[in-house]
Amino acid sequence: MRHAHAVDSVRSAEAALMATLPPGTLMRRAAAGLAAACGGVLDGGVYGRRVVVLAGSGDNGGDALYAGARLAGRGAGVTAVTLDPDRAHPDGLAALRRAGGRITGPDHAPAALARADLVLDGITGIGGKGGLRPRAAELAHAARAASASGAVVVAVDLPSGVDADTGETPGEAFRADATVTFGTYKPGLLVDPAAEYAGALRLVDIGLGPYLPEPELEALQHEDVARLLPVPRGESDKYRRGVVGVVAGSQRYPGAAVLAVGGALRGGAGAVRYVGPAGDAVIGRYPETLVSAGPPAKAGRVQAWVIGPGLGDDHLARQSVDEVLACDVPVLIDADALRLADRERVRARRAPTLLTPHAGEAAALLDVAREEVERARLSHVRRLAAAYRATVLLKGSTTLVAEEGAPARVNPTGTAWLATAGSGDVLSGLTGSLLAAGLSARDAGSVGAYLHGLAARHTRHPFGAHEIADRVPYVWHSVHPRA
Ligand SMILES: NC(=O)C1=CN([C@@H]2O[C@H](COP(=O)(O)OP(=O)(O)OC[C@H]3O[C@@H](n4cnc5c(N)ncnc54)[C@H](O)[C@@H]3O)[C@@H](O)[C@H]2O)[C@@H](O)CC1
Ligand SMILES: [K+]
Repeated sequence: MRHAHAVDSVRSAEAALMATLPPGTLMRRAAAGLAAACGGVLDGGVYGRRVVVLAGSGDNGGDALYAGARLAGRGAGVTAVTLDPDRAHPDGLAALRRAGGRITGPDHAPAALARADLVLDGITGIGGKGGLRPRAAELAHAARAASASGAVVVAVDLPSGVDADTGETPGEAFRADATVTFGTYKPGLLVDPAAEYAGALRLVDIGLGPYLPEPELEALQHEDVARLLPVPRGESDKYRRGVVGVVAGSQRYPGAAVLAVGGALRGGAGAVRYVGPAGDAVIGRYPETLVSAGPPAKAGRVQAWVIGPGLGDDHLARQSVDEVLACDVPVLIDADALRLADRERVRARRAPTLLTPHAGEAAALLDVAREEVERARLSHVRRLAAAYRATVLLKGSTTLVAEEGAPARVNPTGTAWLATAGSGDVLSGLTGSLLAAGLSARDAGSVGAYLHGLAARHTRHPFGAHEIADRVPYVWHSVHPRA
């Protein structure tokens, strides 16, 4: 599991750890890890390379200056550009001077950057507030130009200008090829739009672990998913493995039913029951489906329902949503059903409910503009989970799963190629199937998103949504070869 902690948690853990150590120990640990990582990103090593350290006035600048000193000690030509010469970290400056580095002001930044092989962004870390101020923004521009002519930009702790806690980019920010972060990941490194500014991530252990509280955000890794995947046992039969009911499709959109069933057949449930008017299309493609024309209440027992893809919004659709919400089994609500599901009825349910909106649907449910949700995905998915007292999976560039009282999850496997018609229908079927197989709503959402993203990454693009469903068994085996 990859964990991310908010600034307040990092600060209190740092204070507790620092109280046990001689002054300056943490910064030296951070700088040592940073310098080592810089050696790793420079092809051909550090010796003789031109390094520019951009140093702000806080401890982030201090880290960068100490790392610059280490690189100078290994034979790099290091120039530090201080944003404000009178306020830069004095001990960091002294260390760099001793190691033979040069120190200069912002006026000389363009010339220094034009020749740089490596740029260290040490303007702001977790102490940064808002978008970069004008002088820092100019340095970010100059660093971008250097990057375009081949310099590697490494952000210290965070790309300066991104919000560590929320993943927002309120104004100008650095764009890094890699970010070396200290002690723990920060939510902003994992959530778009900020995550896009961070490049490849490297975590340096500075000993914070024992002092950190529960994370604000976590990302499943292969081994976590392998542990959660449902595996049939010797005594399993199709009912014990779970039956997932899919209420989807309409005369107008029969394909959504086929795609949702295609996802559901690959999610580990023992059987898929389809309810709706697209039974012929579903059977034509997947003859193993149990088909009934409806309504859901008469379809037979299921362990979880998926409702919504291509459903439409006529009175039959409304009735189906009401019937499904009245069942005492987990329900996944997607697409058209999101609009039709009464908030109070969802809040009153005892069995788990999982909503799977994209940004536009989430915006409509919260009565805000879509751009608002895209700008601050983490806070909006949390608001929605609280408003519906449900688990919410917010689809998009970084898919998030939120539930009150537990760390949010961010999916690490997404790809922009998933922005294709029908891809959400496959995800809802796949995730509902995991629910029917017994996973909690939070685990089903995060494992579903993980497999879905991985399947897309292992499918040659451009692809159609049905190909993602076809690819799920392959990635399931890559995650858990024996399952
Ligand atoms: N506290 C600790 O024990 C450790 C801290 N570390 C480093 O210290 C950093 C935090 O240091 P600080 O608390 O000093 O804060 P930062 O250095 O992150 O930022 C504070 C400085 O940035 C300026 N600033 C804030 N917002 C700005 C904006 N929008 N545009 C331009 N300038 C802006 C402030 O005026 C101040 O000078 C971490 O990110 C990490 O890099 C590491 O050395 C590890 C140990
Ligand atoms: K930084």
